[in-house]
Amino acid sequence: MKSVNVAVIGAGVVGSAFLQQLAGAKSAIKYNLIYLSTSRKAVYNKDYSPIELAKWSQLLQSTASAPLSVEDLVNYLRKSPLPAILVDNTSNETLAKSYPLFLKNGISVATPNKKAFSSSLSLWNDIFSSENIGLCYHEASVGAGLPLISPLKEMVATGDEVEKIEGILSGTLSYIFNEYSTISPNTSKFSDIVKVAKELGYTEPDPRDDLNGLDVARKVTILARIAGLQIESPTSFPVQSLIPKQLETVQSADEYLQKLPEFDHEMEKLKSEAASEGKVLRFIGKVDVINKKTSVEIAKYDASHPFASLKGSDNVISIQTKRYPNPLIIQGAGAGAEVTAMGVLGDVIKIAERIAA
Ligand SMILES: NC(=O)C1=CN([C@@H]2O[C@H](COP(=O)(O)OP(=O)(O)OC[C@H]3O[C@@H](n4cnc5c(N)ncnc54)[C@H](OP(=O)(O)O)[C@@H]3O)[C@@H](O)[C@H]2O)C=CC1
Ligand SMILES: N[C@@H](CC=O)C(=O)O
Ligand code: NA
Repeated sequence: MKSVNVAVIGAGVVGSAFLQQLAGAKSAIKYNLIYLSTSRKAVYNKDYSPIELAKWSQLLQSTASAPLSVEDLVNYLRKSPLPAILVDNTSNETLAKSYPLFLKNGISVATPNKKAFSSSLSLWNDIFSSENIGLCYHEASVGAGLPLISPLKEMVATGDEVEKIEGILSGTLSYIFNEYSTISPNTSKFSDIVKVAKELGYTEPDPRDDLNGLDVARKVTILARIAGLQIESPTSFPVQSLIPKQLETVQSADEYLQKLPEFDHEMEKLKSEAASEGKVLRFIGKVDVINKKTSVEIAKYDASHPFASLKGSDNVISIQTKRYPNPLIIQGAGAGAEVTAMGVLGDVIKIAERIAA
């Protein structure tokens, strides 16, 4: 049976669902977990013998080993007797910046971590350099498990020209506005809904990264780059933040969540203004390839608009191309443990089908 060795970093919301799905993967390839770490602990065997997947949580709890440094992990995986795949289930920027090192050393990468693909353009170019030996797949970095990155890359590779992409790209902000700004009036408080979105596992580890628009800006950057725009960074175009001015400088996510109720009236004002026009609020990302413009903003939509009747953490993305003048619409849950882990495992399987030995 063909096999690959898999190293997993991160066992939080997405990481733990990923490990559970990996244990039950229906694939003709065998997946050996040879390294698992969180920020402070690691489980691995120097002789590359596999870690028992069903016991990953107990093993991680009882281990006394610290994680390997990036350089040591590259060396460990480079010498792996089977082709190796690194699965980064963190949102760590330093690790993301080291992908080119893994890829140059023949180690493939599968990840939902947006940081690598939405930071500097030079990092993007290094990750997708034709000189790299490893493969890099990141379907879950936009729209969680929704098939978005893969079909978009295929459209471009086969000669289609993307003209416009727009939609609701944040599971967190979709959930928050679907609950808060509804067609029939409701008395929900913005701050309460933000807390629920975090509890449901939709937010980034720090929910301010969603509420300040940066998470959507990162997704817009990724989509725009695939569509052919040279976006320098996610802060190089207009991004509307939903963080009240007075909370921009608070130290921790906990302090932000604790003080947010004091500012509920600010969002209430926007919501009532929209309601008085028969509209609802939604948070939108736009890529206008023809005019080379990208933006992230809160917008008002008529009750009859499809965005107004969205449910749960659904994302909806419309892609207009030369071949699809009537836009292709992709819709479904865009955040949450299971659907994100599915996107990551799907990538691991695609990589394994190309490299397993
Ligand atoms: N949640 C979702 O719906 C979606 C998430 N994503 C992406 O998935 C990724 C993971 O998100 P999520 O699971 O929610 O985050 P969590 O905060 O739940 O989990 C993060 C995990 O990464 C570990 N970690 C953090 N930094 C390091 C490090 N430097 N070295 C080793 N381990 C580290 C943490 O360990 P410790 O506990 O020790 O800190 C924890 O196990 C993020 O990039 C996010 O953007 C993408 C799409 C949807
Ligand atoms: N925090 C993100 C998670 C997925 O990318 C979101 O809410 O969409
Ligand atoms: Na996706």
